[in-house]
Amino acid sequence: MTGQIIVHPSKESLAAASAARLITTVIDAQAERGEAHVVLTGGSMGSAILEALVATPAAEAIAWELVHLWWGDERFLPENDADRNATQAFQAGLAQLKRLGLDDSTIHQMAASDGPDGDDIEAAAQRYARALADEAAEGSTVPAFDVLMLGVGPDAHVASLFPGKDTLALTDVMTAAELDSPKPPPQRITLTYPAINAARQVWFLVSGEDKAAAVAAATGGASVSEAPAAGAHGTEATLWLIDESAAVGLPRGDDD
Ligand SMILES: O=C(O)C(O)[C@@H](O)[C@H](O)[C@H](O)COP(=O)(O)O
Repeated sequence: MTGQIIVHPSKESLAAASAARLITTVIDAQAERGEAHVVLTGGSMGSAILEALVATPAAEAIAWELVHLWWGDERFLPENDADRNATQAFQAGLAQLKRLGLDDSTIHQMAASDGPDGDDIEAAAQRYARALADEAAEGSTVPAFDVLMLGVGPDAHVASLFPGKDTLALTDVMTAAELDSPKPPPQRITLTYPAINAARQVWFLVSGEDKAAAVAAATGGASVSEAPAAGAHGTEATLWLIDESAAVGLPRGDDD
């Protein structure tokens, strides 16, 4: 099952509509379960959705003190490095959300390369697995994330799961180190498929014609090894939230 494809007219409307969708999904999750767990993505769409979120007055309707934020992957760089996904997320909107009640204690960053494990990336990956387990329901190793967002690369990678890599085959660990990423920087920490696929909803956020082939492959039956996005899905919903330029490779009729 590839999921549902929803095409928006532009990157701006994609970001705004996805932010609105995130707000209502989090409000619904909190109504049902009290707290909510959201996994952020890095990359340009990760920033775009946070920028759109903080520009939406409805964001105030969320009980931010009961929101846990996680990352699907992180670039293994020093704290506050401008290329860290967390740094970019703070710049794009997390700093403002703290004024709405979001607390540092529930912003679960992956360790930096000058953090508690130093440059030991394997230890840093394991540290994140422990943080996930600490917030998981009894008997689970990760929270059942309410929403897990994923940007998609032109090679159809998601998080830091890249085509042809050994990390794609991991089934018994929730996090992994990638030491040789084709997208810089080379060292990254990533969630694995079993962690990603524990999410209730997985949302792919994709803009741009350079991603059109990746979208077509991942939704059109390509193997996970060729198109890692094909291996990610939610237990309740899998949504491809894309703009028209990212949809140009889809068969006619799929984007109605
Ligand atoms: O660290 C990262 O870069 C990512 O988390 C990565 O998986 C990203 O989401 C995609 O490469 C899409 O990135 P863009 O939206 O910038 O194309």
